[in-house]
Amino acid sequence: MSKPIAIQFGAGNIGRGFIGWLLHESGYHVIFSDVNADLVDEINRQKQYDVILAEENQTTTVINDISAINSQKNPEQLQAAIKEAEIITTAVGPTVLPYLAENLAAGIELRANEQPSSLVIIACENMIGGSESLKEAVYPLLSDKGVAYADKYVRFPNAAVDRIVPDQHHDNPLTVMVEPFYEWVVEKPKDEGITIPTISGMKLVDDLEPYIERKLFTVNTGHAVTAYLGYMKEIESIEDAIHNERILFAVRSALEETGALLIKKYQFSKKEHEEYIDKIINRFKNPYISDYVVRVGRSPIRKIGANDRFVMPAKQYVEAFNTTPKALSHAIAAALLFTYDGDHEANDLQKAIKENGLDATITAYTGIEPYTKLFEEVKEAYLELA
Ligand SMILES: NC(=O)c1ccc[n+]([C@@H]2O[C@H](COP(=O)([O-])OP(=O)(O)OC[C@H]3O[C@@H](n4cnc5c(N)ncnc54)[C@H](O)[C@@H]3O)[C@@H](O)[C@H]2O)c1
Ligand SMILES: O=P(O)(O)OC[C@@H](O)[C@@H](O)[C@H](O)[C@H](O)CO
Repeated sequence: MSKPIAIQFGAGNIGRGFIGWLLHESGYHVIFSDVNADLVDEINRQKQYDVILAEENQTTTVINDISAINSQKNPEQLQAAIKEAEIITTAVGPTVLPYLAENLAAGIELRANEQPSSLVIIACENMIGGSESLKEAVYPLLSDKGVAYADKYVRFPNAAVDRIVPDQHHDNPLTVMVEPFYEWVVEKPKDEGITIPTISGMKLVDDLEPYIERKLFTVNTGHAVTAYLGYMKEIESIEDAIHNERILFAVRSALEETGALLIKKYQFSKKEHEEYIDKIINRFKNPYISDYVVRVGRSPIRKIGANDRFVMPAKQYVEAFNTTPKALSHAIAAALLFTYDGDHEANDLQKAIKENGLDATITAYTGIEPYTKLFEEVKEAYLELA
């Protein structure tokens, strides 16, 4: 009997190094869909790749029984695969996510005619409500028949994914080195009708919110503070940056603020949350991983957005404690000072500051209202750091 089909949109670091790996381990034939023609051709040529654990033993797993489709060149082939798939996952980046909607909608229309079986679509991106936002992009493209089908058979459960997979180069371009730690948490659909297929390593929960906020406001907040302060000090790697005492202090201070908020909001145990923070800081120190501040700091406009790792906890902190979070304000200011010209969002942000001024840029990109204490704190921190 042939294997069930899983489609992974994005054959990049997380696509190959984490989600594709777990789907393969769970018995799927994994079809990667990507727009990078070289990557797609290489997957179809080699039909396998190695995942290496970044630890002393460098344990290697071979991921085989895979193929790839170039979604730009062969959309019809992709839509036909969507018709057959049991599970679809994505790891393309939050800003790319809406561009997947057209092929997904066309594939769902094909299923509506011939495939009365359930389909689960999970966005594995660093964002709150990722799968839900993909659903919102797909539904307007569906016919009435497609909507009726999707309501009955298709679910878009939100997810939180955690595994550090840096940008890297190997002799074999498909090889990917990943940290040993991983966590994939998915919210169970509320209705009984559709169950999520069993995927090894995937944890199903009734309410994702505490998990995604704990992950985004700890791993990603801490990571981004390390990256932006490291960049300002001309330090290249995350490992070197986190070994800088001042940066470590700034990271811990920011995580104490997000931690205080999370503990209050979700009644986490203080001791367990402190252990979680320590574990994460140790992950940044992993000597077997070479991760760079410019990768971790990528897309600063996204990262200073109202629903992301700095501003969302900062605003909630103000509400919860009626005082401004100083370390998070510094972090937002450091992100505003990320001048790396290899990142188009960094370029756009610098252009906005130059052309529209600091005040207008803070409000436009963070949504923080002028004349609030948080706004003043961010501005003051920026002027201090600049
Ligand atoms: N790398 C990590 O440590 C890590 C960990 C957890 C979550 N994430 C999240 O996973 C997502 C992907 O990150 P990454 O590090 O793997 O990035 P990446 O750049 O390595 O991979 C993204 C892949 O998506 C492909 N892509 C771009 N547009 C596409 C499209 N329209 N259709 C199909 N594929 C397309 C790119 O060609 C690339 O291969 C992001 O949301 C990121 O926040 C990353
Ligand atoms: O992927 P981003 O750009 O949202 O954030 C950069 C890193 O913090 C991120 O990729 C982490 O490595 C990852 O989230 C760890 O699980």
